[in-house]
Amino acid sequence: MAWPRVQPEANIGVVGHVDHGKTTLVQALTGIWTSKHSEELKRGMTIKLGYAEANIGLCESCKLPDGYVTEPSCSQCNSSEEPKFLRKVSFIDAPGHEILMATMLSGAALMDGAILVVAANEPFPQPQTREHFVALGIVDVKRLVIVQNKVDVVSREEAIKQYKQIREFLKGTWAENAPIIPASSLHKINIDAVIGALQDHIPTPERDLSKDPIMLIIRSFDVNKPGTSYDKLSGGVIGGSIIQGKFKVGDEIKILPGIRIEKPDGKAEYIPLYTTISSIRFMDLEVEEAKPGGLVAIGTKLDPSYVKADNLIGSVAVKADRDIPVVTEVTIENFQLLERVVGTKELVKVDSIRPKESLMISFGSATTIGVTKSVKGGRVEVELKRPIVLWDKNLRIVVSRQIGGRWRLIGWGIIS
Ligand SMILES: Nc1nc2c(ncn2[C@@H]2O[C@H](COP(=O)(O)OP(=O)(O)OP(=O)(O)O)[C@@H](O)[C@H]2O)c(=O)[nH]1
Ligand SMILES: [Mg+2]
Ligand SMILES: [Mg+2]
Ligand SMILES: [Zn+2]
Repeated sequence: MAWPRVQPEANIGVVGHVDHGKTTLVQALTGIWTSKHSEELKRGMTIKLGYAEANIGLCESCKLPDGYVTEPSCSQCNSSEEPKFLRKVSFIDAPGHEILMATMLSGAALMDGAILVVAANEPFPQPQTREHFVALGIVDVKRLVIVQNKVDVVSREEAIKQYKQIREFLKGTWAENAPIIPASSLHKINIDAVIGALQDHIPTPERDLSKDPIMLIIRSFDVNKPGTSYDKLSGGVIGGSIIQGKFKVGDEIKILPGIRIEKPDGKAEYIPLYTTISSIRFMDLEVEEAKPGGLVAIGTKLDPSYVKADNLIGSVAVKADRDIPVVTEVTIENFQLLERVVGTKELVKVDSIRPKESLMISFGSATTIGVTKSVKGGRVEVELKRPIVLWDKNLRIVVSRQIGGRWRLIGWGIIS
């Protein structure tokens, strides 16, 4: 019986230091090379969030973990029995380059769990290995699998030595029991054990489908070919992840904070975009209704010029009749400052937050500059350059500071 064509039900992030093999691992798992943009191909690095999906199945004629497959056939034992379909998942491939921490954080908002890729042939931990690990803890992505990648280029002793260092690093942290799977993504070695670890450690979370639907937007694009005649234009498309509830074709939605307009007095204002869902797709699968899990592309009746070149990144889509606060000032309660800056080679001490300081605020899939208005103990009031959408109560906000010309993670808090 052919495997079912369904939407992905869980989003798994793939994070870790630059060039440790995240994109190669996603390719080994899904057959898709996620870095598609010309700039990425030219520089051999991931710049935008990459995305790919994989079906996961289990060949019951094989012993575990050999039996985990991503195709409805088993090359291990060539049994005629079709492997059992288990679930479909999506991978969000984050950039590892230190200047792209904001992109990694906007992706982290969509992750149900993550793979931390560690290259076996480099000293452990590298700066973004540490910074991504800390970021996952802050945004509460607490289901982790570690892949010790590139074991094909180190000796067994070196791999075991680094394995012990990784175990030591995890000790006493939220990821103390995370599995560490040695693999070679390039030569597709031990990928079945990686899949087995995903099955055991990153289960599909319970979803409350009765809640009001919320979609965090991380892409937006105009799908019309240049020169398309007016009457043939397709509406703008928004890409992202539904974090609760369900959307269906025909729903009236609004996108917040919406688009920025300059008022006559020169001040900027954001106006919500109201539209109707005209289509819903997960890569090549068209559906009438979408639940949480996977990166969904929602076709709308919006003027395509509103969605050009990802300019709706960080926006939130909700039902049109919902009353959701959109704020330009926030009070961060219980602000926690990191001891040390974790994204630089040396672990420099983090100075406390000062009034009138410009910081980078990451919230959901949104990133904006914020200037501190007041700092009293663990309570920080921040004025935001771009409004954020408070889709729920007690949401986490991540704060970064410019250090050495780069935005570095320095702390987080809860929006009261
Ligand atoms: N020998 C070996 N090389 C690998 C392996 N995995 C990845 N590589 C190589 O490492 C380099 C970086 O791989 P990528 O997958 O682009 O790494 P990345 O983590 O996605 O890099 P960024 O997106 O720029 O952070 C490429 O030359 C890969 O071919 C592996 O398992 N073994
Ligand atoms: Mg690279
Ligand atoms: Mg990459
Ligand atoms: Zn088999």
